[in-house]
Amino acid sequence: MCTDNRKVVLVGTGLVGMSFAYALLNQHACDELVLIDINKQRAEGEAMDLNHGLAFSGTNMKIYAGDYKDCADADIVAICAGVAQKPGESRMDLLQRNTAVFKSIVEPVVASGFSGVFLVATNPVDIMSYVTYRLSGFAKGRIVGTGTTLDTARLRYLLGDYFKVDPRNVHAYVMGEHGDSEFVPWSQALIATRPVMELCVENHGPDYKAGMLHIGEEVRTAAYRIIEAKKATYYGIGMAMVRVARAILGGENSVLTVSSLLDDDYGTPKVYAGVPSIVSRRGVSRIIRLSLTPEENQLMQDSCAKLEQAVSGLTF
Ligand SMILES: NC(=O)C1=CN([C@@H]2O[C@H](COP(=O)(O)OP(=O)(O)OC[C@H]3O[C@@H](n4cnc5c(N)ncnc54)[C@H](O)[C@@H]3O)[C@@H](O)[C@H]2O)C=CC1
Ligand SMILES: CC(=O)C(=O)O
Repeated sequence: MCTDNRKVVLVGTGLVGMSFAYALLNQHACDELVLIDINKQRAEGEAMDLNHGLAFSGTNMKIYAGDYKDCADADIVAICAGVAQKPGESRMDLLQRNTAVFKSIVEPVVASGFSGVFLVATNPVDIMSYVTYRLSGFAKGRIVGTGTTLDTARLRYLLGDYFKVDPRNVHAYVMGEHGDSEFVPWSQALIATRPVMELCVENHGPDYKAGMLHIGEEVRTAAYRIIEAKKATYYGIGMAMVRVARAILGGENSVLTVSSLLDDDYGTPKVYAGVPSIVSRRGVSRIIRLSLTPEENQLMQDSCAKLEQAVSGLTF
């Protein structure tokens, strides 16, 4: 796919889906956008609303409510459909409900003849990426979960604020499950080309670790605090999704911590998890294996073991 007409189909026009759609429009990131929702009237209303903003956008993007037949010539089918966490719920609590939702979506998308890339955001996103892989029968790289892209953005924002550095010059990742067992491999975190831990020792002496551990915890618990405060999170993930979509549509070979199927890459079970991956036209072309310390490697193993346990309980 990826003809001159960059076409995205969005399934699930709720808060996350429409934040993605709105960011796509404002960044002129595609030429055609199709909206699908189990609530067709909602998708139609959202298409009308976005179309009324076109005159201010400087683009003539084609936006309409459609159905699964429209996936046939799409470059990306983005899935944001399903239920979201309520205050106090973990992402894993959504697993059974969202697996049923995915059966009703992935099958008709595949039946349409879709030959592009699935971009999955629904939680628990690593498991839902695996569910999409199994239901679609597609090659592993053609399913790209948003993984820890949002967590990585949160981390870079907080580190940028802490060190008073533009977050774009912070090279640090969150890895593993997009959820409670995610972790920051601090040994790999850099500002420009200086290790973050070296800078911490310079600035704070023996207490150097405390600030970083606090930031890691802030990242890990950010979603809970936002959901407590405003019921849902959606702008950040909408923009993270556009970043991934641009990498796919533009054939960028960008390194992003999307959820990719691990296959002996870190000696973990075969699960989808957030790892630095090269994202391009056909989805994930390669995983970049980082040199983790033994402690970080253990955190990776633990996170993936948790994902494997959840996957092993699924019936297809
Ligand atoms: N990956 C990430 O970093 C993040 C993921 N999320 C996840 O995104 C998902 C969506 O969240 P929200 O947009 O806030 O929920 P929402 O409730 O606002 O929207 C969900 C939409 O899915 C639709 N839907 C439900 N079943 C469907 C089906 N079978 N076919 C088509 N459409 C269907 C609903 O009608 C609704 O419009 C949740 O699972 C949430 O946890 C949220 C934030 C960040
Ligand atoms: C809800 C969610 O997954 C997040 O904001 O990270």
